[in-house]
Amino acid sequence: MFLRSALSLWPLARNGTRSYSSTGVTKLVAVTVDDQTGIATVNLQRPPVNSLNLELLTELSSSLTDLEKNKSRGIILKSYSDAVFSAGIDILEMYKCEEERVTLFWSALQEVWIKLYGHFAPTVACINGHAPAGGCLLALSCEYRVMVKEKTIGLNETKLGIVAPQWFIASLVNIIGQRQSEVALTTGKMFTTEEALRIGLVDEMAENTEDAFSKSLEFFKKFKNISPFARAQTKAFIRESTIQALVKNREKDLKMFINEIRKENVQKGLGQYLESLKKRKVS
Ligand SMILES: CC/C=C\C/C=C\C/C=C\CC/C=C/CC(=O)SCCNC(=O)CCNC(=O)[C@H](O)C(C)(C)COP(=O)(O)OP(=O)(O)OC[C@H]1O[C@@H](n2cnc3c(N)ncnc32)[C@H](O)[C@@H]1OP(=O)(O)O
Repeated sequence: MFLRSALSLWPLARNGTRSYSSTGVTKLVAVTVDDQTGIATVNLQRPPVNSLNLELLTELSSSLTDLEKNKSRGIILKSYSDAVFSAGIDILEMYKCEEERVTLFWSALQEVWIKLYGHFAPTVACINGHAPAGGCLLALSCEYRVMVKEKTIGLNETKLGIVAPQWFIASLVNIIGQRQSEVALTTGKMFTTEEALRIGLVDEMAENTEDAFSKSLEFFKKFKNISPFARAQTKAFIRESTIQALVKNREKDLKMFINEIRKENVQKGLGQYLESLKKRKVS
């Protein structure tokens, strides 16, 4: 009953889903809520590679707030593209960046992580494409990961000459443990889907996006006979210390980020990395 009235805030589409956009105009993040199940699909749609810039993160953040307010039954996070889930942080947000914008940018990333990692309802990452660095972080924030075969995922920051912040690291450690995380992070390892499945970085492998989406939907059925309150509170207890570690240190984390990316060698490395991405395309 409550769910129905909450969902009535979303305009009903012909196919039984409600489309919703945080800004009134669907742009970088499209949310549809299934009218029967109450499960929201959050589709990242910033071509070509869903790199995370301020605008995408701001939209994602307000979509998550709205889903929280509207008591969604669950979230499936996916990409509009079958090639890339998210290429991680848009390098242009870190390369030759203005202080004001980079402050807003990093704060938005912190906000998205806090909201997604702590979302009360079940969350699934339907990883239907490559998920390096920040893309991997989004997937790690969810409770369950289904990944399409022959893609790659990982926190590859060291390969860019940068250090993954503590909350990125904690998100990985909480899933694959300290030993595997240390090896993966220090080497900037990108795992194939098959490797990720083997070490528990992802929970299921899928043939393609459609299969990944249907496997993602299956996950919610695990909670059919579980009290939503007991489920949500248990999740909150398990995740609380990881979230609080950032919440209490947001300012310090922001300063560390700005300080780190402003270093001359880091700027040089980011410039070279951008160049190498462009060259890779040509060859
Ligand atoms: C002492 C320190 C203490 C504490 C630490 C504190 C702070 C830490 C500081 C910093 C931490 C910052 C954390 C960063 C995390 C990140 O997310 S960094 C981003 C990492 N991302 C990547 O490495 C991915 C790079 N991209 C790819 O590998 C491929 O593009 C991908 C496999 C995703 C897709 O391949 P494909 O489909 O072939 O596409 P293209 O490669 O052709 O790319 C299409 C165009 O998109 C551009 N592009 C790709 N990725 C990005 C990106 N991340 N940002 C910006 N632009 C990107 C690419 O150049 C192409 O552009 P073009 O069409 O040529 O113009």
